[in-house]
Amino acid sequence: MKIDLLNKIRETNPVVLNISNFVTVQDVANGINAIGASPIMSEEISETDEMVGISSAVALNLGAFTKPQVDHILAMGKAANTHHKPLVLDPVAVGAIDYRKQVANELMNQFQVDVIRGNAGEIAALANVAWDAKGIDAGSGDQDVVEIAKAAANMHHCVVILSGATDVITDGEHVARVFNGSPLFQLHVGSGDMLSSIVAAFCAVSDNDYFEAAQTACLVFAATGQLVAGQLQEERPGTFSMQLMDELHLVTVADIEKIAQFD
Ligand SMILES: Nc1ncnc2c1ncn2[C@@H]1O[C@H](COP(=O)(O)OP(=O)(O)O)[C@@H](O)[C@H]1O
Ligand SMILES: Cc1ncsc1CCOP(=O)(O)O
Ligand SMILES: [Mg+2]
Repeated sequence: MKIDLLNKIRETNPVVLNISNFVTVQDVANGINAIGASPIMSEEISETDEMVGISSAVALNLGAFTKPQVDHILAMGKAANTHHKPLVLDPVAVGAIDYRKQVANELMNQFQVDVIRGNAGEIAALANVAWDAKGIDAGSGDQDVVEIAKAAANMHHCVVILSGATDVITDGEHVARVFNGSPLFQLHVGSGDMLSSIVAAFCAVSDNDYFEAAQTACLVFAATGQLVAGQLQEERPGTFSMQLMDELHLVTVADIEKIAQFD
């Protein structure tokens, strides 16, 4: 695990381009900014090529898209491939809404993503594994999450992050797990979206090792939330989200190393 990729983000301040959703866009922009990268969002298809050209990584979030936005997302994904920029996909709620799963699969047939980051319900859907997903949340299921993540990675030929109490990261063959985190993440809508775009920031400085970038991003994000939760006397979702933003800015490689739990 190369935790010092965090320092590389802060030294190089890479531009991370996002198709975000209207629910969590501000959290995503500030999360990227706090960790030391530079966010930019886009809603106009005409600027796609130029936008991708100036960016070091692209994150596509399927949180709340309209038909015209699907065209934009498609153009972004294709441009990321053409410009050889790392591409991250967050397939929000594809486990709960068939239409979304159909769109996600159609998109992935037309461009190659480098990393998919979703919860168990979302990754199970993309691996065609039966799972009881619940809206934007993971829901429940009894299949092995490592096997689900590996199946999704092999089907889509990319790194997959299946996040949750334990984050599973796999390229279809190698598997890493991150055990850090806090249940408070689940009380803040946008935790997953922030993670996906922070994964893109790590990809931007990873010299194309997206498995390592994904692993490190999961550790840094989950451990930072754990540090914040440890300072709270009771469950305070609002305080958690505010202090998470502060801590993403302040946290050091040494802080993370002290509490890191992964294999
Ligand atoms: N029960 C939990 N315990 C510890 N960490 C968690 C828990 N649930 C989610 N996380 C963390 O929350 C972050 C967002 O992941 P997740 O909740 O799976 O995404 P989403 O919001 O898309 O469902 C990740 O860093 C993950 O490790
Ligand atoms: C509530 C909601 N509805 C559509 S997108 C969205 C936000 C999802 O955010 P996250 O998956 O990070 O919790
Ligand atoms: Mg999500």
